Order: sequence, then structure tokens, then C-alpha cells
Amino acid sequence: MTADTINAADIRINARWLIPIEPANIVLEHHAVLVQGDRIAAILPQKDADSSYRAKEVIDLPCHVVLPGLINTHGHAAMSLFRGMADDLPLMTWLNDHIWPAEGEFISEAFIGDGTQLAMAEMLRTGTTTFSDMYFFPEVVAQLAHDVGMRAQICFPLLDFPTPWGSGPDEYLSKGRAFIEQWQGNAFVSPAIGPHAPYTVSDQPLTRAIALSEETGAAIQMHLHETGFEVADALEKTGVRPTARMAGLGLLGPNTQCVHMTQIDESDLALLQQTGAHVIHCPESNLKLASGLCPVHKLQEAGVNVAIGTDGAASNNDLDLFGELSTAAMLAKAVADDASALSAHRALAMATIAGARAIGRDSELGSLVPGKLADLIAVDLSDPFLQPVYDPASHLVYSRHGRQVSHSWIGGVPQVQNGELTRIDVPDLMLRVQSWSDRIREQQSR
Ligand SMILES: CSC[C@H]1O[C@@H](n2cnc3c(O)ncnc32)[C@H](O)[C@@H]1O
Ligand SMILES: [Zn+2]
Repeated sequence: MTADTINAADIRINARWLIPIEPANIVLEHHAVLVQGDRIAAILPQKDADSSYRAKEVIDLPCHVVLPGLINTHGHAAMSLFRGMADDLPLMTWLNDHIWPAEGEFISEAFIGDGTQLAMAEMLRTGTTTFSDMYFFPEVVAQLAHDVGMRAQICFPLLDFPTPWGSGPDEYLSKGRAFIEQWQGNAFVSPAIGPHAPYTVSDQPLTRAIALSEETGAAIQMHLHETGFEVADALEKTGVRPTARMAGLGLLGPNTQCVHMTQIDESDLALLQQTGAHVIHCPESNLKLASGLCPVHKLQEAGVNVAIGTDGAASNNDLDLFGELSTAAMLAKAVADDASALSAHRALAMATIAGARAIGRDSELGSLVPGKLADLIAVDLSDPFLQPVYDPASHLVYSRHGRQVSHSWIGGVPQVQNGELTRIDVPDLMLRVQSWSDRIREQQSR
């Protein structure tokens, strides 16, 4: 480009602060992001953009910080309709006595459609542009993500027992294969495999899931070492820790995401290191269900990629990743007994580039770099309770204000403008949510 070349762009975003995530730990001031089509074309000081770019649309964000869209790497989106339904219980009581019976009663295509839209509305409004889902009727979730234009890794469920989506492993795996074939290569939907947990999936279906992953390249996501009970129970029944059992089957590798990992001894750590498997940390769910504490600092020091997830709204109770980051940072410091264990900048990296790496999309997502997809958000820092601003990363993580997200674009398409969702009809959705809550409340009172 010569000094007098004028380049074309579709959108120019003028940001007071910009956190590109790559390079790490930096804040740019008075920079512009140029978007052409669905990609980032350039990031420049605003005065340089004045002389080198003409954009069709210019958006001035004088009190805002712009950063990559957040990546929520673990959840059960439609469980938003079960938010606050069964509180203050440990995992297995919560699942066996409340959640699984409710799922048996209510899960249908319509429930998944409405619950997932509720979750997408909350996630978009609080800065998430990519989410991972592990739930029933993944084909409904995929169509919704595609139609709204939100990116999603969607893991089809695999369990030993029947659910409203399948009669058992044979049906889950055959429907799952068709699901992968239908969506693989889609810009928005990454189909993946979701064996629920070591205590609900036996070796034979797991071996078939691993073969399907190797054949198609689809990632595997699984709840693993969520509680001390899970590990103790497995040791008693099988003589091995679940992580060792998974490694023995060949399930751990760079295409595998281990959700929770609150119980990690030296042998587990070595397996994660050797295989390149990713850890998905869900601090608020772990706290609410008293599941345990993931040693995030220890994992990161050992070179394990740790991304972040909210888990479902029924064990959280929200899908706001900014709140999750605050909890993650505070908890990591307490667990490591070290105030520097997880800095604000490192926490932001967990919700962006580490998440992209975990789902195998770091060449396109997770940082503001020319050539990557234009998935970005702006957070308004003008409110009195966010003043003064010395380091915007500090406010993003420690002030937990996901609702200050003012703008969001996915592939250059606006999803949130001045705090309003552009592609989900919220009043209409609220009517359907009310109808579900009436039915669930009535069933619960029986
Ligand atoms: C295979 S579909 C997902 C399945 O997982 C259940 N679930 C939700 N949260 C958790 C959790 O924290 N640990 C284990 N299982 C969980 C959900 O209700 C579905 O049945
Ligand atoms: Zn979960």
C-alpha cells in the first residue's frame, strides 16, 4: 500500500480502547477496526485510518472498549428454561432427582428451540459470539445458530440410556453421524460429539465415538472429573481414575475438551500434558453444586490450554461470561494462594483465544488480527460505576458488567446495537418462555 492509496471497507469502528488479545496483555488507544465482508481488514491508529481507508459505515465508540467476541466453551443452552428450578443441591442429587426427571417430561424440539433462543439472547446481550452446546435435538440448535448467525460448536449427546432424543448408543451415534455430515464445513456450526460423562457412557460407545471423531475430525467434549465422588466411585468400581480410563480408550487428544476437571492428581496432569487435551473451566457451576475447585494456575503453568464455560443456566444461574471471568480470576487466586495467579488480561484470553483453541478455531477466531473473522464486541465504560479507567481489562473482568455490552458483530453482521438485539424477537420469545415456565411450575407443584 502506498501512502496515497485509499482502501475500501464496509465498516470502520473507532474505539477509545481496543484489546486485541494477540499480542497478549496490550491495550491500544484511539484505534480503528476496519471490516471488509466477514473479516477484519486492518487495525490502525485512527489518524492513519483517516488517510488510508474509506468506509461505507463509521461507528464512533468514544467511551468503549472493543475486543474479540467471547467464546463460551461449555453449556446446555436450552436449560435456560430450568433456571432456578432446583437450587442448593449437589450434582448427583440435582441430576437424578430433579433435572433428569424434568428433561424426561419436557424435552422436545419446541422446548429446545425456545430454550436455546433464550440462551442465545442472553449470551449475545452479554458479549458471547460463539458458544458450545451439549444437549438434545442438536439439529434444532444448529438451525437456530445458523439462522441467527451466531457461531456454535454443537455436541450431539451420547449416553448409555434412552432420552427424548434417542433410544440408546446405536441411535445416538447414527443420528450423530448424520448430524456431523449435514453441518461439517458450515461457517457458523461446528458439529461435535458429546459423550456425557464417564459414569453414563460405557467403553463400547466411547470407542465408537472416538472412531467417529477420527474419521470425521469432529471434536469430542465430555464432563470429566467434575466431583470427588465421580473419581472415588470410579476407583471403587473400576480400579482406575476416569481420566486414565479415557486415556486408555484413546479419547484424550488435541481434539478433546475435558469439562470441569476439579480433581487433578499428578497422573491426571501428566495425561493432559502428554495428550494436548483441553480443559474447560466452569467455576460458577462448580461453586453452586459444590463440585470442587479446578486448579487453573497449575494447569496453565503446565502448558494445558484452559478455556471457560458457564455450564447450563440451571447450575449457574446465568450465561454472562464477564461474571464467569470475575469468578474464575478470584477463585484461581484463592486456589493458588497467589494474587497474580490469573490476571485480568489472562482471564480475557481464556474467554477468547483459549476458547477458540479448545474448539479448533483459533486460526479464525479469538483475537483481533487482520484476516480473522470479524466477531467483535464493544463494552461501554462511560457509567459512573466504571470510572475512572486506568486499565479497561480490569473493569471488564473485576467489575462484572456483561450488560454494558453495547455492540456486537459476528462476521461483520450487527447482532447487538446500542444494547438491543437485532436478530431475535425478544417480546415474542418472552411469551413462549412464560408459557414454558407456567407448565414447568404446574408440573413441579404436583
Ligand atoms: C448429554 S446431554 C447433557 C446432559 O448433561 C446434563 N448436565 C447439565 N449440567 C451438568 C453437569 O454440570 N454435569 C453433568 N451433567 C450435566 C444435562 O442435564 C443433560 O442431561
Ligand atoms: Zn455441563
